[in-house]
Amino acid sequence: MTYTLVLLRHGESEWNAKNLFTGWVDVPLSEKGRAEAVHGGELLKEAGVLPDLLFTSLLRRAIMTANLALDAADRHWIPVERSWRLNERHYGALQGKNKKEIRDQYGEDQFMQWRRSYDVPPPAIELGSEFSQDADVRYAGEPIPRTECLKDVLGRALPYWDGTIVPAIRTGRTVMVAAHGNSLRAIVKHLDGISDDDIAGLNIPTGIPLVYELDERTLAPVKRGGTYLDPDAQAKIDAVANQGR
Ligand SMILES: O=C(O)[C@@H](CO)OP(=O)(O)O
Repeated sequence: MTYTLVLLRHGESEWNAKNLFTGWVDVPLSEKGRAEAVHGGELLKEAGVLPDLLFTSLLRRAIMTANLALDAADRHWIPVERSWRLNERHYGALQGKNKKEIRDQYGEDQFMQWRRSYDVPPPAIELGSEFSQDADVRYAGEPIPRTECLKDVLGRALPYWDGTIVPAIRTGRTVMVAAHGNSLRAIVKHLDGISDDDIAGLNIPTGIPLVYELDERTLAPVKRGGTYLDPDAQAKIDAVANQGR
């Protein structure tokens, strides 16, 4: 027997469309992003992959994507749990900055190191600045970061994965996790056993359900990398990889 897990990155956000580093800034979906979310739900329905339980971050782009997708799949009624531990990676002082401008200013190597290296975080955000979340009530009392690299994301997402999501998967229910490019990259790194170097090359497209069948005993993926429910996923993966150009 296997367990079924669905990973869903939010649809395009208004800041994805403007090519801005987003991180923990709580921006809405764009019109295109809302359509992607609905299409993602239709793909789930067509494939007969029907989530029983939902986990999301605390950011509206993931929450709205899940709502729209589940509504399209007639699964709008399933229970949901949310955690900041599934939030996008905190992009530090880069939050709100244009990706192309940062690349032009600092050069390709520094840009890619900040964007995709495993363990080099961008400079920390200044507390109280426009795109800082230090005064946001939803994080009150939580040990929230001022910047994060992917290693930091794994460090805060893994306790939630192991302590909350894995026990839910083990009940045999189909679990859906609606989250973000980098929080999902962290989960996929863990699931697929991707090395610290190779994870730089992994990009996750917006709004396309990624379905994993997991071995009942070990929770190892039956197929490494899982299966995207959209045959055009590769073009969207390439578009994420090429942001900032
Ligand atoms: O800006 C961000 O928060 C993320 C996801 O949109 O961007 P990137 O793919 O560059 O890590």
